[in-house]
This record gives sequence, C-alpha cells and structure tokens, in this order.
Amino acid sequence: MTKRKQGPEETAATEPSESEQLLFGGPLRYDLGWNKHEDAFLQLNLRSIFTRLPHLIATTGHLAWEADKNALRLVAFAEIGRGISQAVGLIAVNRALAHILGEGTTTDRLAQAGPALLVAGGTAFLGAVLRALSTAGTGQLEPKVERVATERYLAHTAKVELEAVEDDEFHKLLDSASYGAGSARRLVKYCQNVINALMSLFAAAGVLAILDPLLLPMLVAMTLPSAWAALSVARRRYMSFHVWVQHSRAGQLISRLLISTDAAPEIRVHNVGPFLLHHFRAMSQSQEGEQERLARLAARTGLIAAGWSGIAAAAAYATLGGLLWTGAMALSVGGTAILAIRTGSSSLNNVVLQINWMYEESMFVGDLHRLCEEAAKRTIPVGGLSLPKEPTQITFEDVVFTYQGKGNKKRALNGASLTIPTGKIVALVGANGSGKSTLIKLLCGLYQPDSGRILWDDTDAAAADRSELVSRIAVVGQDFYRWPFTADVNIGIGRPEVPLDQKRLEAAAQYAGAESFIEELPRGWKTLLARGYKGGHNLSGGQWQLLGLGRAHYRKGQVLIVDEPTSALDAKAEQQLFDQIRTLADAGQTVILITHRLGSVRAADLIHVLDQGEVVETGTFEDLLSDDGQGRKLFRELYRIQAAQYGLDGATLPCQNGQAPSANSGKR
Ligand SMILES: Nc1ncnc2c1ncn2[C@@H]1O[C@H](COP(=O)(O)OP(=O)(O)OP(=O)(O)O)[C@@H](O)[C@H]1O
Repeated sequence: MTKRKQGPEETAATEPSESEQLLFGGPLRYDLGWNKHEDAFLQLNLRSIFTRLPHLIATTGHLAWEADKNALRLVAFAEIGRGISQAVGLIAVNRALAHILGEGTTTDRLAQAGPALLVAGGTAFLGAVLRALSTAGTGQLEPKVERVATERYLAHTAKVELEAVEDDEFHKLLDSASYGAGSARRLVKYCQNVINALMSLFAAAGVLAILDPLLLPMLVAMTLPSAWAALSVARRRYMSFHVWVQHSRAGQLISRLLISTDAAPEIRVHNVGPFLLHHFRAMSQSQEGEQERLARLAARTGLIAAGWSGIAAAAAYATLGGLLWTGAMALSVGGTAILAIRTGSSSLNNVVLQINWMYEESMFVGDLHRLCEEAAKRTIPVGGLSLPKEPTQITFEDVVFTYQGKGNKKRALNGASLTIPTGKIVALVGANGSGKSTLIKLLCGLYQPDSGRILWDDTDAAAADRSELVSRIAVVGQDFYRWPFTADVNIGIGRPEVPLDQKRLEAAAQYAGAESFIEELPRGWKTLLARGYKGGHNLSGGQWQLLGLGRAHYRKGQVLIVDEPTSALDAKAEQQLFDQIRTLADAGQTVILITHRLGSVRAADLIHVLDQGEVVETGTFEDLLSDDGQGRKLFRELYRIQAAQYGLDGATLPCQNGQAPSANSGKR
C-alpha cells in the first residue's frame, strides 16, 4: 500500500507544552505516522465507505443482535416500513401534483388528486407511528449495545498478562477502545438513520429516473462536495483523537487529583491546589488550541464545499430551465422534478452525512476490535502441566529478569538461585531494590523469567497451568489493594469465586487480629470502606494491613507470601502476627516473609539475602550472624547497623519481640 503524505494542516503542533514537559517528562502526543493506522485512514474515502457499508451495517447488526434480538427486530421492521411508506408517500405526492397541474377544471383536478392526497396523508401518519416504534426500539438497544461492547473489551483486558497492562502502547489502545464502546452505541443510531435516508433517497432517485435519467447525475454532482467535506473533517477528527488520546487522559488525571480524597490532605497542607490548577489549565489550553485548529480547517473545508455545491446546483437548475424553455420537458414534469431533486439532494446529503458519522464511529469500534485481538495475543495462557499436589520445595534456578520498558536494561533479577522448602518459614531480606518483590512476582507467575527456571519439585512453573499456580498462592503484597467495598468483601475477595462465608470471614479476621476493629466500625462487617461515598469510612494504614492479611488467610493458599507485613503495625500487632505465622508454619503452611526488620526474621527456618538481583547469602539467623571469617557478611552488616540504632550490640544481643528498626535506614 502506498504511503500517503500528511499535509501540514493534517498534523497537530508537536511541541510539548511546559506542563507536559514538567509533569510527565515529555510530549504525551503520539506521532502517528501513516504506518500504524494507515489502513483505517486510507479507507476513509467515498468509494471505500460505500463498499464497506454492508459490512458496517452487518457488524452493527451483529452487536445489536447479541445485545437484544427483539429490540433489533422491532427497529428493523419500523425502519424498513418507514422507508417504504416514505417512497409510497413521495410517489403519491407526485401523482397528486401531476393531477393538479394537469388539464381540466379546478374541481375535477382536485377530485382526481384526492385519492393520491389521501395516500400521502396515510403514509405520513404511518411514518410517524413507525418512527415512534423505531425510537422506542433504539432506546432499548443503544445502552445494551454499549454494555455488550464494554463487556467485551473489559473481559479481554482482565485476562491479559500484567506486562501488557504496564505497556503504554496497550494502554493507548485501551483508551481508544473505551471510546469505541460509546461509538458502538452511537453506531446503532447512525445505522438506523442511514437505512432510513437510503430508503428516501431510492424513492427520490426512482422518481427522477422515471422523469428524466439525465437528472440523476446532477443530483450526485450537487452532493459530492459536501460528501468530500464531511469525510475530510471526519478524517482529521479521528487522527487528532489518536494523537491526543494520552494527553487528554493526563489532563483528566490532574483534574481527578484535584478532587481525590487520597490526595486531598497533601493538596491542602502543601498548598498543591494552585499548582495543579495551573497545569490543568495549561494542558486544557493545549487541547483547546487543537480544537480551534480543527474548527478552522472544518470552516475552510465547508466553505469550499458550499462553493462547489452552489455551482453544481446552479448548473442543475439551468439545465432544467433549458429543458423547460425548449419544451423538451412539460411544466408539470418540471415541478415534480424540482420537488424530487430537492428531496433527493437532501436525502443524499443526509445519507452521506450519516454514513460518514457511522464510518467515523466504526473506526473507534475498529479500535475496540483491535484491542480485543491484541489482548487475545497477550492473554494469560490457559491449561498446562499440573503442579505436584504436595511439593517438597520450590527452586529458583539461575533466574534472570528485566522489566520491559523503553531503555530499561537493568536486570531486576540477575541469576537468582534459591530453594524454598515447603512447610517452613522462609525469609527474603536485602536492601531496597535488591529484587525481593520481583522474585515474588515471578513466583506468582505475574512475569516469566527471561532465562532460568522456577521449579515446583521437578515441574517447571513456566509450563504449569497458571490458574492452578495462582490457586496455590496467597499474597499480602506491599501494594495490596484497598478495595473500595465493604469490610466483608475486602476479606472475602480473597476467594472471589465462592460466596462469602461469615464463619470463614470471622476466622480470617481473628487470624489477622482485625476482628475487634471490624466490629467497632459503624456498620460492622457491612461498613463501606471508601471515603467520599454515602456511609463511607476509612481505616488506618495498620488496619488496612490487617485486612490484607485476613484476605490472604481467607484465600488459604498452599504458599502464603507476606511482603513487608508489619510496616504499618504497632509492636503488639506485629508480635501477634509473627506468633500467627509460626503457628501456620507449624501446621505445615509454607510462609515466605519479606521484611526489612531483620530482628523479626529470627523465627524463619531459612533466610535468603538478596543483593543486586542475586542471592548472596543463605542460612538460619544464627548462621548469618556468625563470623566465620569467610567473605563479606551482608546480613551481619545490615543487622549491626539496625542494632546500633538501638544502642545494642547487634551480633550478640538478640532483638526483643523480634523488633528492630527498618533496614531502609541502613541502606548501603
Ligand atoms: N514495574 C517495574 N518496572 C520497572 N522496574 C521495576 C519495576 N518494579 C521494580 N523495578 C526495579 O526492579 C528492581 C528490583 O525491585 P524490587 O521491587 O524487586 O526490589 P525490592 O527488593 O522488593 O525493593 P524494596 O525493598 O524497596 O521493596 C529495582 O531496581 C526496581 O527499580
């Protein structure tokens, strides 16, 4: 396919605004080029939109059929009926005109025109009834079609790998696809209008063809300029949308921050409001500039089209005048022809306009389909090997992993090898950024190793059934989610596939030490934990953490992963938690504990120390603290730094209550 050149008026200004530069580190506008969306753009010409029309109608019909078959039947019946009644009405008016302009007395001519006038009146009435039916049917269909389309892309998106969700290109597709769901809804309306306008066009064109076939090309010539104008405007709008889609999301992000309950305290204390408002205005003004540019171009295109349409209309009426002047056409036929030309050209204009809108919307629905295709390619694979029922160990063999991202070359895991014996407490420690959380994400199957293997006994997790793998694991991550739902759902969502079980909820809350504060909430278990909603309530950071723990317990995975479980807990809650973890491990549960509080890993059966994505030390608490004089002792170094902050001799004095200050302070 040949590449089309972009005219200067086709592209937006690409200089990033000061706000884009400052807040987002560079331009948020996409340089589309012509390669990526070339097909969609190049097809935006008259011939292609007419040739693709049946396909468009079929696609819309398919969506509508899926959404509500009966409503679709009603709309189709009403629209086809309306078209037929319009055609019959136009023919009846023509008949009546022919009688009225014909020979004989006025009374005779009126009497002869009477039946035709009655038919015209009847069809007008029928048309009104059918229009009402069609409006009712479309009203039912539109929201359902939007729901079906939205569900389709949401369902696809929910199943993709985490890596896809973090990819900005995929996100851009998501943005336009979410617009596509609204487009699908509008498509129903335009499709209905197109069918209707086509019906009246055929009626008018039929009458003109009977009167004089010469009149048909004139009709087309009068309409072509406005068709061209509508298409040009639509193409620019579509391109502009794609260039600016991330920019508008960023603008919305700033406006949402201004009203967000999470950001509200800092906005007030640090007086961030005017700063955000300034950048919101600057971002909006950049977009207003784009809208002005589009409006200017649309006005210019409209003016040129109106000029050509005027010339074509003058030529058509001059030809008609010539035919009447030379007597080649009777006066009554001329009157009917003028009526039919007016009806026909307005129908044709309408058809072109509606098809154009329909086509424009269909490009966004196309984006929705593209998203579904892309999501299908990036879906979490289904099926695979079964994991051993009671594995004895999980082994990382020389695992290398680098996060995807432009220019990111740093390995988060750089040949990590370690063993996690099941039924034990295994601790992962190391400085910030040493790779602990990444290792856990790979264990959960959220990412796949670039090289190396993760084995459950002898089964490679990469080939295992992913749904089985995640069913074995329960996680309280550092960034566990605070679901904006009720307290019981916040725990029960650990097992979303089964209905809430109050007994089990209470056991999970008791395990996490959360039962007392849940019972004290204004509506107990049914308290909504979302500020800014009616009856919404908020929890402290530590209480949220306990809920997160309860959720992981409710899930009852074979492997329980707790990443920084005590960061927001007071000393008593922390001690309780470690007692609980010990009890679980004694009952055969595997616990993987990530913490910076080195004193609290005393209870672990095995400790792995990570540094720069590698496991550099492994052993028990005592092993790692002992000084056998061999090599560097990272754990011992970190522990001494923490203990020194307490004024203790770290190597000899054990930490009371398993509590020691955070290793963050001892970051190397
Ligand atoms: N989503 C991500 N995209 C790109 N890089 C990431 C991402 N998450 C982590 N990293 C990088 O990977 C490396 C390891 O990070 P990781 O979160 O695993 O460390 P950690 O040991 O858990 O740190 P902390 O103790 O601070 O939680 C770091 O260099 C970090 O910047």
